[in-house]
Order: sequence, then structure tokens, then C-alpha cells
Amino acid sequence: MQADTNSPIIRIGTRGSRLALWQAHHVADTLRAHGMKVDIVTITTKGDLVLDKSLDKIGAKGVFTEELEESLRDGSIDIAVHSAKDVQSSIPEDLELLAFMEREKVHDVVISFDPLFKLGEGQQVIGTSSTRRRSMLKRFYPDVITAECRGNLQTRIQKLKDGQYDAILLAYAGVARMQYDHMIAQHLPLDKFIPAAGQGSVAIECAKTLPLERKLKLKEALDHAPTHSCLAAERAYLRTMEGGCSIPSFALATLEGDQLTLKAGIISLDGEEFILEETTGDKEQAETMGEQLAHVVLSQGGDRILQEIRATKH
Ligand SMILES: NCc1[nH]cc(CCC(=O)O)c1CC(=O)O
Repeated sequence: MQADTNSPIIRIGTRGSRLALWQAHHVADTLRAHGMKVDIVTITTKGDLVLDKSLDKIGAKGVFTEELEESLRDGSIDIAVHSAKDVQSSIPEDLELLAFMEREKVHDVVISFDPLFKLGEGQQVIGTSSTRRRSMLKRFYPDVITAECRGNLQTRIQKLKDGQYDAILLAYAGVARMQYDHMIAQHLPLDKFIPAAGQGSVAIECAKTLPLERKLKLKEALDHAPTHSCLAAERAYLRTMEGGCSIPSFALATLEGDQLTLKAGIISLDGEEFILEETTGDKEQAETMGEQLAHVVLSQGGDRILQEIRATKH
């Protein structure tokens, strides 16, 4: 499509990690294909700088998003690109999530330099920084020793190369985007390792004050309606559970026609308790389904697990 020479340049804000830049370029390419002019603005976030602490210990919500949101407010960028999984369950009043791009495969994978590596064969040290993955490893592979593994994907793979772990767990989406597929030793099944809400999708955030006409054009180019419905359910679940990235909750919605199925739950830190509930309904009810399922999970013992987690942290 011919670029409209009168249209303003869309400034795309992103973090500077290779995965973030891949996602920003994906957005840029898509917008260009729709005839828009774009510019990529790289912004460093707290989550990129503080690498020596586990994410659940940094504490503040939105460690990967705060600086980008500030730039949306002061107008230095028009849209911010995030891994949907990293976006807080409630975003500030003056901002909105405009679009969710088509989702990549949602499952987790095991990355190892030993192509024959298989979880559960003897004592293995597995690197992960996610409380969800750590708890699930404890549940399904009790002999595994988990070790903290933070940083961007390149840093984590370097730590693996240095011999700090036998393997690490990652989201397939990031691995595929970085073309690390050849290092996948194992694909983890979705009935056990249910992903975090939003995993595999790219979210586009903007200021509510962005002109409506521009919002609509951007949404038309970037939003994938089925992914948007699924993420609405998963994020409503997460919001109702009051979970940030430090809570080992999980949620996965799938869509068949207009029927949305949401599977979601929570796991205790030691992996002993695993609550998984499921609901199906019309996709128009996505948010209500997410909220209702959270209340079911809470009443089935989820509230007790949350209390235990809060008690061990503070
Ligand atoms: N919190 C880090 C993060 N945020 C998004 C992804 C992967 C890409 C995605 O899920 O969209 C990752 C790394 C990982 O979990 O392996």
C-alpha cells in the first residue's frame, strides 16, 4: 500500500531487549503494510536494569512497563509494545490497551544444550524466574532442583551455556521469535504447564487521549479479535485474583467459533496444591467468565494458597 504522505509518523515505544525489539519491528512492519509511517523509540525500564533480584522481590507492579507508560503520557511515543504477559492486570486510568496481536503458540518449553535432555531423569538443576514454572516443576518433577534465572532471553541462555543449570524453562513464543527452536529439548504439555495469562501475545497500549481516528486505524491494523477475546478472559481472571507476575496463577482461554473456554487456576509454592477450574461460554462474556472463574478458584482453596504466599513473602 502507498504510504499516505500527510499521515503523521506513529512513534512505537519499546524496551531494548532483542525480544522486545522483535515485537516492535513486528508492529512496525504490520503498520507499514497498512500504509502508515513509523518510528521505533527504545526505552529502558526498571525490569531491564535490576537483574540481580527475583522479579517477585522487586515488588513494584509493571517493572517492564512503567517508563513506557510515562512516555505515552508525555506524548514522546504514540503506542507502547509489550509482551501481553508482562502487562499489569489493571492498567492506569489514563491509558488503554488498544490491541492484542495474533497469538503465537502458548506453551512452555525446556531449553538445553543436551538434545536428549528430558525432565525427570535424575537430579537436574532447572533455571526459571517464574513462581508458576517453579511450582509446577515441584509438582510434576519433584526431584528437580530449581534455580533462579533472570535476565533477557540471551542472558538466560548464556547462564545455561555457562553451566549454571542443566536446562531452563521458557515460553515457546519468545524462543520461536528469537529463532532458538533448535535448542528446544522438550515441549511441555498444556494440561500440566498451563501458561501465564497473556503468554504468547503482543499488547499495544496507548494514552486514552490519542485521537480516535488514529486509535481506530491502529486497532484495525494490529488487533486480532479472537486473541483479544481470549486475553480479555485471562486478564479478567488475573485481575480478580489480584495476581501480578509474582503469583503462581495461570489462565488459558481458547476460542472455537463464538464459544470461549477458559481454564485457569493457581498452584501453591511447594507444588502440593493445584487448583484448576474450567468454564465455557459466549465470547461476548469473556470478562465476566474470567471474573467468575476466579471466584470459583478462590473458593476452592485459591484464597488459602494466596494467603500462604503473602505470608511467606512479608
Ligand atoms: N516475563 C518475561 C517474558 N515475557 C514474555 C516472554 C515470552 C514471550 C511471550 O510470552 O509472549 C517472556 C520470557 C519467558 O517467559 O520465557
